[in-house]
Amino acid sequence: MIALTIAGSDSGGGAGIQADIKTFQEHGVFGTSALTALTAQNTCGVHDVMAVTAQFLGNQLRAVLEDFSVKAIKTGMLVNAALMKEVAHHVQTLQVPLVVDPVMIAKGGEHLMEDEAVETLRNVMLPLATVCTPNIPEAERLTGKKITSYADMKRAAHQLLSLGVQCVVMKGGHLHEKAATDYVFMQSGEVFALETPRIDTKQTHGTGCTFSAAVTAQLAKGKTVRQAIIEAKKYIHLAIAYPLHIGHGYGPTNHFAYRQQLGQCEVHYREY
Ligand SMILES: Nc1ncnc2c1ncn2[C@@H]1O[C@H](COP(=O)(O)OP(=O)(O)OP(=O)(O)O)[C@@H](O)[C@H]1O
Ligand SMILES: Cc1ncc(COP(=O)(O)O)c(N)n1
Repeated sequence: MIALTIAGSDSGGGAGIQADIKTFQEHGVFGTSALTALTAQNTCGVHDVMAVTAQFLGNQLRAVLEDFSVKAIKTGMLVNAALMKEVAHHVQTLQVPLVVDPVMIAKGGEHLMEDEAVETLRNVMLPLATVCTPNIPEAERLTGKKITSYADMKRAAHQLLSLGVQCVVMKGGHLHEKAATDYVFMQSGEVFALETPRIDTKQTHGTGCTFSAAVTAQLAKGKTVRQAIIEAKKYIHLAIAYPLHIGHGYGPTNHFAYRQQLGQCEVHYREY
């Protein structure tokens, strides 16, 4: 099984390409990558960003796609509209699931996507997505509306589904509720929630990248979208629950915890 991540490099290893490839590996999936940008980054923040050219991104995508039988693709930090259009050009004719994690701003507040690229993300990337995994601020930016309740979340999800996304996972990491609940809205009209206890921790650098990479790995293994999201929720919960305690800021999650069976994870499943 082979998966491809199209994202930025995190020199600190907790997010971006590094988180994605570690996550693929932990699921027994071979990881390939096309880099959109290099970041000089650690658990304390993003110090510098250098984007690649669209041409160079295209060359990486061609190199990977003409040689490997890629079974699922994910996108993370896409930086700007030109890189998004290049990605769309290469993936739009492929018959493989595409997970779009609409990365915009790092935990430390640094911008990982140009503001004006949001329209291209919405109108060019989202129509190609099998699964889109916005956190609340990203969903607000994509829809232009504030989200403070389940009703707001549902309205936003339907707005994204109307663009052609097959499945929207609204991640509740940023809602200050007692539980960490993600709400999943499918094109078919099915809605379900996945809930795990919220862990009180600062070790959350790269949670979004890690979760969406786990969904991608499961899809590469042939799982359904629903199964992939449920398994990914277990993976991210264990990665947050058994932190490595490295770095001086927002530490990375523990990508080994799931395979090493460091603990159990009950995901509470609720149909709507
Ligand atoms: N403290 C926590 N305890 C348990 N689960 C959490 C916690 N924080 C986030 N999660 C889960 O981790 C996954 C990623 O969610 P989150 O909202 O943090 O993504 P994100 O904001 O996109 O991450 P990032 O900031 O890395 O881009 C979701 O399944 C979410 O419910
Ligand atoms: C290269 C790259 N991609 C994505 C993130 C988002 O992760 P976080 O919000 O946890 O900082 C990041 N920091 N760096």
